[in-house]
Amino acid sequence: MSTPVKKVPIHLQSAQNRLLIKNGKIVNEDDVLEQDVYIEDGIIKQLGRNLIIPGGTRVIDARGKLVIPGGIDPHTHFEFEFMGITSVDDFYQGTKAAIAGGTTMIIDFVSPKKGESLVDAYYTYREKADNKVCCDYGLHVIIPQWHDRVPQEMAALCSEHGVNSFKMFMAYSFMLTDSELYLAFENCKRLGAVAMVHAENGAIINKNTERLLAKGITGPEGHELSRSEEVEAEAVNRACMIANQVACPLYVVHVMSKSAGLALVQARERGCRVVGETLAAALACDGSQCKHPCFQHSAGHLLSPPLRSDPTTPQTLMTFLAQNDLQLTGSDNCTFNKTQKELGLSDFSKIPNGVNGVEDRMSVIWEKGVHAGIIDPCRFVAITSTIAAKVFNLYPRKGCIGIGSDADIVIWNPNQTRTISAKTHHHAVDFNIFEGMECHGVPEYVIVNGRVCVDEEQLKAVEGFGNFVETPVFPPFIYDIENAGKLKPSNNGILNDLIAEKLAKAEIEP
Ligand SMILES: C[C@@H](CNC(N)=O)C(=O)O
Ligand SMILES: [Zn+2]
Ligand SMILES: [Zn+2]
Ligand SMILES: [Zn+2]
Repeated sequence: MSTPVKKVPIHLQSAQNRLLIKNGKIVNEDDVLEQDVYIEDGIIKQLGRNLIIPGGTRVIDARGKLVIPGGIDPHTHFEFEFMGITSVDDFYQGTKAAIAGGTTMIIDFVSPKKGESLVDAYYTYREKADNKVCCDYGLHVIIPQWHDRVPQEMAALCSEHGVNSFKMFMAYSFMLTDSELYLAFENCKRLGAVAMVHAENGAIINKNTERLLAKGITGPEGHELSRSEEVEAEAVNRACMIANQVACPLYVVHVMSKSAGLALVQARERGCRVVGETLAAALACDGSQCKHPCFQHSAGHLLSPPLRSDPTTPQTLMTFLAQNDLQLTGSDNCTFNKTQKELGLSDFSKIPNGVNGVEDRMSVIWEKGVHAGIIDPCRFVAITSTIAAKVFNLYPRKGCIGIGSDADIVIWNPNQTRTISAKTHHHAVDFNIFEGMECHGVPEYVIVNGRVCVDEEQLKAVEGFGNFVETPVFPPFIYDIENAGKLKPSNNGILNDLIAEKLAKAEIEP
């Protein structure tokens, strides 16, 4: 597999060539080091104190700050054609917002139309993204239907186009049947690809939606009513069971509820190899937002699976992350403006599903996790960067501060706060689900492939500076037996007791 040639324009090369980060505290997923970082040509070349460096090197003093791997967001939908419209954050604006918040790589989803070749759709996405992205990016591919050409198209994407992950849906108009999921997982296993699943029971959602609309429940509050926690949890359990039948490791995207988290843990305890992702939205917001009298507010918080009405859900999901019951976080950034959301003004099933998160994920998780005392900085790095790099076989090139790694680095001020608002965010969308939220944890510098793209909190992202990054098949974290053991929960106790204990410790009412 050829590593992409960096296409840094000549006028940019000297500006990003040499950089020294001094006096900071390096935080990786597994250790904290009081060392300086020397960067040249976009790569980390030296770590240590009193480094010998060439003249003309820019020096950044990181005293009192943390030096962390740039965030990796494994779940975005930029320029996503969905429900007849296109999400408003494109690959330029979306990656610019990502960098502003401390994320230096995203992985988006190629969304083929039914009947379209997966490979053709991949090329369409490459043409959309390559000249717009401000940071490196990868691509998953959605399988919207199953037919006999799909296996060879999956094989071509893995062997010739640097794709190692496929997403199957169990809901929406492009859901697969159980036997189609079986075939999809079987092929992922054969290829050494990461099988990703949107786990909700689509058939039940459709029946519930019909019934709710017939009873005149048309507002956004109908959304969660149509797809309760057990409708998600049942699908998580079923997806794990089907994948286990063909010994295929599974990645469950956007785990949004306690029930789904518990279903995933119980599947793992039965021997299923499963990785769980949750979202910044689920870690900071709950379903009460979708009952807000203002339509823009309630529809603005609408995504699937929905934010849950149980107010202990955000802390419980953070505790699942602390206990390694869930492994990583994404944003599922899929943004639609007020006018687009109003397509569902008289019918909640027509409200385009999706929320923001790619800019605010890092600060939200620092606030709700580290500042709240539920996770430590090392675990923060793991769930926002390192584990995504390992799952998609990018580690240690990405996801750590190490010699030879890409210089995707954030100088993080844990004590500074910022208040999130649509008035100041860098998204194209006119709404922010975290509006007004004050977060500890601010990126003061964000370095993308060695280039300072946030400089003393000033955003200097460069359109087209990012590269497509191939993700190789057979990631050891997922496919090596000994590594898979790490997916077992870090505890074997009764989960609820542990949750209660953690919540008590973090002074949170259960
Ligand atoms: C369609 C896409 C984004 N929208 C959402 N999660 O509601 C997804 O399901 O991940
Ligand atoms: Zn989904
Ligand atoms: Zn409002
Ligand atoms: Zn998504």
